[in-house]
Amino acid sequence: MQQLNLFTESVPVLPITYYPNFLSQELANELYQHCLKLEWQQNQIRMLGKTMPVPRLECIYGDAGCDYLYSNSVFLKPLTWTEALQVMRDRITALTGYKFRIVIGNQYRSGQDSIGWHSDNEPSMGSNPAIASVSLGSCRKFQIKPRDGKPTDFWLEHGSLLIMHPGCQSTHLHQVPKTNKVVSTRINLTFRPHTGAGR
Ligand SMILES: O=C(O)CCC(=O)C(=O)O
Ligand SMILES: [Fe+2]
Repeated sequence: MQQLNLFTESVPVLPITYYPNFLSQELANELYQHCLKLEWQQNQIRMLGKTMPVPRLECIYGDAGCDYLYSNSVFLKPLTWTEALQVMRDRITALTGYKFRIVIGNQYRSGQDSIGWHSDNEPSMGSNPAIASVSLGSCRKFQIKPRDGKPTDFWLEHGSLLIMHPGCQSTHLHQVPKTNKVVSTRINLTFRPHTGAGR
């Protein structure tokens, strides 16, 4: 008898979960205002023998000793958790079961601020980290693709949560590309694990 196989050509599942309404609009607005007052700085990155400013502002909060080095050139030393960031961390852990020791903030001041294709595989996070990403403010396009595949686009909304599950960083790359559309500030918080063993 002829069989219709529904599975062979099905779309591969991405190793992420998206919660568009993780925070109420009221809570998202409050957290956005809190985050605007965090200690933002524009770091310098060394790439292909050149030093250039990172195309966004960054901040880091977390447990003492959980220093973070990425791209072999940007060194981030965590400030003590604020209460609001700690509450958020605990809420995400209650929802997902994943534990976090640091949060890195990105502030995209305009459409010209961005983060290029990368995976977050710094050894200080241990192997196969789960990363939780909260978006606040303007909506920006987030793209994710298998290392040798085509990108899928998501629009990360104010108050949303995106979880990148363990394994995602080894199989997939992601980015927030520049855009010529007029967009105002977006803040993104990525909650991450840390082995606590220096960088
Ligand atoms: O802004 C975002 O949504 C992604 C940020 C990100 O990929 C990172 O900080 O590693
Ligand atoms: Fe990332």
